[in-house]
Amino acid sequence: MIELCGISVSVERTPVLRDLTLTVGAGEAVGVTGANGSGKSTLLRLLATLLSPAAGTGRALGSALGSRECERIRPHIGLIGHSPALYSRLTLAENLRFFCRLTGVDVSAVGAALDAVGLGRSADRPVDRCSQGMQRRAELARVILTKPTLLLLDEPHAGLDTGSAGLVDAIIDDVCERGGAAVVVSHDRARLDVAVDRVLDLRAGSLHDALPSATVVPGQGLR
Ligand SMILES: Nc1ncnc2c1ncn2[C@@H]1O[C@H](COP(=O)(O)OP(=O)(O)OP(=O)(O)O)[C@@H](O)[C@H]1O
Repeated sequence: MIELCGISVSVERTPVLRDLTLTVGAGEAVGVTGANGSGKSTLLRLLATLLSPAAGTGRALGSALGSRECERIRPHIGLIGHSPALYSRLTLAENLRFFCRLTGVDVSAVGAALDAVGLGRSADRPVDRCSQGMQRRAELARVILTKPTLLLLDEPHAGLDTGSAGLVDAIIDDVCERGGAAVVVSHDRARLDVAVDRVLDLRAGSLHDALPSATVVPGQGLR
């Protein structure tokens, strides 16, 4: 699904990713943690084919990153970034019908997708009158509808209530069960440990195995 070898990416001429290597197989969900500014969102943008590598070789869903082959895989990539990618003047249902038409999905599935994320009663509400959490859930509905093969999530649990956070995990599981893959960026290590198969730490521009989560033993502090 993903194969990155010796990848470097610069943003505004500043090197962000350096000699980065990553392999993600079919059915696998990988979590990425790292300090603010370490390059996690940049890595997702690279995988979403929105940035090109300055050096190294990378493939996603079989296409070479930074090449024209990427046009072929874009419909199969689902990205939920920091800010909701929704048209603020359109209603939730209008937004989802728009994405369905872009990706060739039957628009009659929109109602069920909104129900699945608990937004069935808000279908006709314009996005600019929805809370941030509702907008996040609408993005999850978009992913439910478009069924991406490669799912890229940036802080997907942020701003969601406990029930909706479980939805994120279910969507990741669905992608993996269909033979796809997911890369999930999060500062919430406890949630990541539940949602993904392994966690990597982005440090000094490249990925390293993350240390096991710290466990607190009463009376003994951190172990
Ligand atoms: N538009 C931009 N112009 C210049 N530098 C940028 C731009 N966008 C990002 N950067 C720089 O690229 C680096 C990586 O940013 P990125 O957003 O990928 O980090 P991150 O690990 O996702 O951070 P956070 O945890 O805060 O979301 C940062 O040092 C940031 O300052």
